[in-house]
Amino acid sequence: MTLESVTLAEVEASLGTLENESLSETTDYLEKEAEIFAEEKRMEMMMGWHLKREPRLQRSTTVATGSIDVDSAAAVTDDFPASAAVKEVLLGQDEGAQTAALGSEDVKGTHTDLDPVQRLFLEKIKDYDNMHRLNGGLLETEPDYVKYLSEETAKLQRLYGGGDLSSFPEFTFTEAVFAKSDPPLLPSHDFVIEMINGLSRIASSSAYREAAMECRVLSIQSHVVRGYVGNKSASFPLQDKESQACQQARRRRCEEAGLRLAATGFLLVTSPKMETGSLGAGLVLGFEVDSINSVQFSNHTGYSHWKGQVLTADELHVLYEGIKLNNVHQYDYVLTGYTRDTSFLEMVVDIVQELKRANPNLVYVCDPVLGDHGSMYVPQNLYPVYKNKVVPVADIITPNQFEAELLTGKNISTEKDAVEVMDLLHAMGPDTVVITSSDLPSRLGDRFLVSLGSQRHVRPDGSRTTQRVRIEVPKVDAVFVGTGDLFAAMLLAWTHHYPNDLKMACEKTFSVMHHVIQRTISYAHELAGPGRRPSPPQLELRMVQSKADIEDPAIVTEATVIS
Ligand SMILES: Nc1ncnc2c1ncn2[C@@H]1O[C@H](COP(=O)(O)OP(=O)(O)O)[C@@H](O)[C@H]1O
Ligand SMILES: Cc1ncc(COP(=O)(O)O)c(CN)c1O
Repeated sequence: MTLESVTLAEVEASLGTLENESLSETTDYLEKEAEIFAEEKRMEMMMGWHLKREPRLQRSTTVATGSIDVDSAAAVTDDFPASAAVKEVLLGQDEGAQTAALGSEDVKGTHTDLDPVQRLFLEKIKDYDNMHRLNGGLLETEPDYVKYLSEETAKLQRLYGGGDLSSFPEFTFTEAVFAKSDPPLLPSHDFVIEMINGLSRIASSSAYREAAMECRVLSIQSHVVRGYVGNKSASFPLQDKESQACQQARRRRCEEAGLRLAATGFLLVTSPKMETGSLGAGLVLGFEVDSINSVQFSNHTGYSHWKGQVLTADELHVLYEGIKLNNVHQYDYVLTGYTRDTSFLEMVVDIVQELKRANPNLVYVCDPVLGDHGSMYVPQNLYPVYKNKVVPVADIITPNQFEAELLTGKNISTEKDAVEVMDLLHAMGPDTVVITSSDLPSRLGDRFLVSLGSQRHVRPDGSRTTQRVRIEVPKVDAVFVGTGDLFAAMLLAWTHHYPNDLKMACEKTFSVMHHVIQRTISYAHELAGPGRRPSPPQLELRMVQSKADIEDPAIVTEATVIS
């Protein structure tokens, strides 16, 4: 059957056979017929505008209630060059006009520019509308639908306080009357002007742009399926904690710039009358951590078994190239830890140098993992790479005593030795050095672990100053793995927060370590049972459970400034 072979009379004749059938069957039939027409016309004309649009017209005209889907009708007039008659019928000024148009014999009699299918639909709409009015309600509806409709109507009435949901509501606006003694509820004109001017100043100020910017870390470390070392140990605390620490640091900077960030996340101009709240959900300021997994192991190497893959230097380069090609290689920090391969480490150095050229303020935080307590646990050939290439480009390093001694060639037997070693390390490059653990005796007794830190600053006049601190924390009789990685990540975070206050940064960092370790050991003892030493899986750091302590550590140890 082709369109040309169907006359209006034929369509009407076929409709006649349906007169006694139910309305829904008729509608189904019409839809099918129209689909057949549309498909055939499309096949024949390929690009014909009106049949291409017919399915839309069908949808808007098969509404059982007899009303017009105004959105569809509007769409028809937007991009459907329908005849004037269709537009007139579908877009009457109001419901009454629509009904009148639909009920008018003109539709059938005078608008000869309608094609047969359009005319057929318009007539059916007219019929439905008449029947709808005569019937006083829905036509041929299923009981389920009536029930659903009445439930939905009741629900809306409950929600909106009853009333007639089928008519447009009336609004009455009454002028608010303020008693003279009432406190002003609205900001004054001057205040609003000040606020608008202030907002535009804020939007263009570097403080605002800085506050809105993210802080991005590239962390090149191990990944383990089970447990917490490397990236598993560093990423979560950095992302989590910094959402607070960064907020505070940046809020302080914004406040210095004369701005206030109110609790709602709205930016408001500083006003002496206005209270400031904590920075709310308006700006998200957590560290973004981009992780490159130097290895992917089943678990850390302290377990009886471990399996996995090692990323080669070339593979590292490929990943970095991908980042670079997209021009998203702008980083504020690079964080690295345990590595066993010299060419991989050399590639890290190349990447750090390139990233530093892109951002001269980039801070490289490096844990020079070489060994502990007199023995190396990485291949010997890594040592010259750390000493000659890695440490010189690092800004913050976190060696243990053994590593610090190895890198400088000087033993530490006293606190004075430790200070000299840290000075030697400064001379190699890094401005911040923390010796994470040492065998030095603590004044608090032999159950305390002594750590030392040193930070160099350049004064505004160009001269140098160095702050040195000693920290003593309770020693726990167990071997934890992943603590070095967590430590480096936390030092990164807290030095970011307190860039010129190593004492404070250390107190926060060591306090986080204390809380995580205490939680881990109590849980491990519980798992192991009385009198039994916890196993490596039982000693996995209780990282997620320590979220609150990581975010806002209660200070448990005070750092002593030693010079
Ligand atoms: N047995 C422990 N008792 C108390 N604190 C510990 C213990 N082991 C690690 N830590 C904490 O973790 C930090 C990092 O230590 P560690 O893992 O030994 O570093 P690294 O891996 O660099 O040698 C220490 O400074 C300390 O705060
Ligand atoms: C795979 C892996 N990554 C990283 C580390 C480093 O752990 P830590 O933070 O305790 O130095 C280890 C410990 N050997 C490890 O096995």
